[in-house]
Amino acid sequence: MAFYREHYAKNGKSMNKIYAGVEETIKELSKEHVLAVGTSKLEESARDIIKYFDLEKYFAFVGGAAMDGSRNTKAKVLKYVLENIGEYDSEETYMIGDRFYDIKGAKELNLKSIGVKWGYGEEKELIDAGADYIVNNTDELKELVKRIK
Ligand SMILES: O=C(O)COP(=O)(O)O
Repeated sequence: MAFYREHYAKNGKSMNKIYAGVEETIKELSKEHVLAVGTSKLEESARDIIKYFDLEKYFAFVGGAAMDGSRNTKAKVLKYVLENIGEYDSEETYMIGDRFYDIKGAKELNLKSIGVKWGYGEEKELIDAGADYIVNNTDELKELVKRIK
């Protein structure tokens, strides 16, 4: 398991909230999996938010959009994150995301994907984008990860 996208709202780190169960899920999954963040947010902002919530120790790498406008698609961000993680097996690497572009980005890089229903996206967009799995909540996510590992 190599990817974990961030699940925070916008507008300043102190105004962000972590969705119920996500912090505990990150902690649990990080015990047996390599977790990383691939976000369309500016990398610097994403790192600030993750640090604010004291979660940086759970992620092998946090990658986001660059200030200079490069890495302006999810696929570009994911490629960059994978390069920074090093060796990975695409059969065992999952992108977890709430929007169609997370799923499409994963596909472009031949990664599997898990769509989550607690974020900003609708189930339909995750299905239409071709998510390999869709989960309703963090308990289902943890169960799924145990099942597919
Ligand atoms: O904050 C955004 O605009 C999108 O962020 P995401 O790529 O982590 O979904």
